[in-house]
Amino acid sequence: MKSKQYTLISIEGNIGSGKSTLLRLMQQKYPDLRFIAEPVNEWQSINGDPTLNLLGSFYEEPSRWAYTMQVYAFYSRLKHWKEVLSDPLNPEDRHCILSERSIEADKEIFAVNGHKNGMINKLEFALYEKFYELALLMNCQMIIYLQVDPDVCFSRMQKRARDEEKNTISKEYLTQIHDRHEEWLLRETHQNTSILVLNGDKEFESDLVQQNKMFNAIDQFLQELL
Ligand SMILES: Nc1ncnc2c1ncn2[C@@H]1O[C@H](COP(=O)(O)OP(=O)(O)OP(=O)(O)O)[C@@H](O)[C@H]1O
Repeated sequence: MKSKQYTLISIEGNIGSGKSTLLRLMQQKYPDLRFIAEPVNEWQSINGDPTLNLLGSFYEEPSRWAYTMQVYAFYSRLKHWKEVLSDPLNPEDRHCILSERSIEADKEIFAVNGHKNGMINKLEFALYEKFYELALLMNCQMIIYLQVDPDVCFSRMQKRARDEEKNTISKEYLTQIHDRHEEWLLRETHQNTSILVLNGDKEFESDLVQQNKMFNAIDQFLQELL
């Protein structure tokens, strides 16, 4: 499904690390890139019905819903990506698509974590891997990893207070998700994928000095590779 005319870039990082903020700032700075937001709204209300809240169900009863959550995350992300990839780019636009998280992250972070801590059993994980094999062609060529201390993520997450996460996500869970990111993105072998690690511990939404530092690194990363 990946067409040679596109470079796929994803922004990765823990829950509450600031990915959506970075994506929004990048949208302003690079209007010639195409963007894919994360389909969180769809997970919060299946078919637009807020009583069918899969994200909420997952956090309330993880062992019951972890596998279902992964299957639906896979479906909804693939659907969005397919739509964007099949829509022709303007010739004057950069042939580059930037996404908040990726199918690979769903697997390497959430499916692997759920399996490691027993929320996804061996049979479910084997089934999930079958789906995942179908999407291998959609791996990103470039990844921007927003690396943030889990304690900082925890306080940012509490500030934004998304209903489903308020009393369900512990520091321990954020530390697990952090560890999965480190294992995945800092390991030595990454064939055909370039990774930029950006430290996002300091607030960067309103701090222009911090923002400029980050954008210098991003500019260089994009220029070297696109
Ligand atoms: N594959 C998945 N399986 C389970 N939960 C997921 C998956 N992908 C995302 N989530 C959950 O969806 C919610 C939104 O995810 P995510 O961390 O990507 O965005 P965010 O919290 O808005 O990030 P940021 O604060 O960095 O912008 C979080 O509660 C996250 O744990």
